[in-house]
Amino acid sequence: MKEEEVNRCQIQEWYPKFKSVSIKTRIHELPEYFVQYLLDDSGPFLLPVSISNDDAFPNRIHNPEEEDDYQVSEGSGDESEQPSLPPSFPELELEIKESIESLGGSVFPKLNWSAPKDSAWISTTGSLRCSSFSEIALLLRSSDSLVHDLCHAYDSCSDKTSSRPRSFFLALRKWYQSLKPEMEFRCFVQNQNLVGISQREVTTCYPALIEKKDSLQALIEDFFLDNLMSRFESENYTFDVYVTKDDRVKVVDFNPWGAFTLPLMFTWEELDQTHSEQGDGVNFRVVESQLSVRPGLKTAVPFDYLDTGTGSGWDQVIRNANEDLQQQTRNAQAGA
Ligand SMILES: Nc1ncnc2c1ncn2[C@@H]1O[C@H](COP(=O)(O)OP(=O)(O)OP(=O)(O)O)[C@@H](O)[C@H]1O
Repeated sequence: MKEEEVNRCQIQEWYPKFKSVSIKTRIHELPEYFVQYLLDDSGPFLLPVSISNDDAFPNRIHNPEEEDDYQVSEGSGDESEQPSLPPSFPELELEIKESIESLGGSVFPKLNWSAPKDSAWISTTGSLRCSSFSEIALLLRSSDSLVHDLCHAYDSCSDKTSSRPRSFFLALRKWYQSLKPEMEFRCFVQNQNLVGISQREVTTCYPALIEKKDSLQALIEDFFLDNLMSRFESENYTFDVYVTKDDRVKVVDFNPWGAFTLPLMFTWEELDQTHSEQGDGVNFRVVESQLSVRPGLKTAVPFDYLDTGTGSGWDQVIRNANEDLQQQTRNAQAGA
């Protein structure tokens, strides 16, 4: 895989070209100091100071009586005891607030490639639905799966020159409350031909999906031919779609072929061996019975849950985390 193929799958790259067939989205370039805030795991986790009073997480530092909490007591003489001041990103927050309003008040956030799916549990809604800058900052800061975007996006590239893109972007997508999981599909394109379609949520059998399989396949194939084929520049890639109840197809995401992209109901070995020709027929897989569900294979689960083997990239991340943990334990024992 080449870096340019990975780059094409960044939402700020593909969205402008395909916005008429996608979900309404506003994209913000992130200042580097906000990226550093996301990456910084050295101190306590501090939410940014909010400019907004109606924020879902009103920041306590706005209360003057509590500001004393952040003062260094005079004469302590020990700089290392100084508590960190909460960070503040007023310009970015203002831009984001305007975007949230323009998108109807609730958004789904993601960085260049990934959404913070693994941190949904921490939000008050238990989902990625956000209506304020603080909620977005909390999800992004708490996510381990964004480490992929921030530090490992090019790990599978044969021409890797950097561990990260020059800029990071925050995409805010209009929130859809009632997306039906059975209407989401991952589609596999090899040599610019659609070769496979997989049910996206592979832990459940949906009888209605089995009934509609043929008509759904026709809709997705037509969508690919009319909108994506020869317009998305990679030879090999995947795209995710959502089919609405009035049979419109929306592209939700693009991902590179192979590497970190989950093949869902396929394996990358069998997809690699497809050697398709145009007109060869598309292999459409859905869960045909609840008994055939592959245990442990879930979407919306960080890939590190699934592939932590040697060479996956995550083996090193886990080794580092374990070493940090052991060091912290040794420090704590030494201090006790
Ligand atoms: N605008 C939205 N409103 C509500 N839910 C959404 C929205 N966009 C996406 N989702 C849900 O979140 C899931 C993940 O979205 P998305 O594919 O953009 O994230 P991702 O991190 O790129 O995932 P992956 O790495 O699996 O491609 C989707 O399958 C869909 O169920």
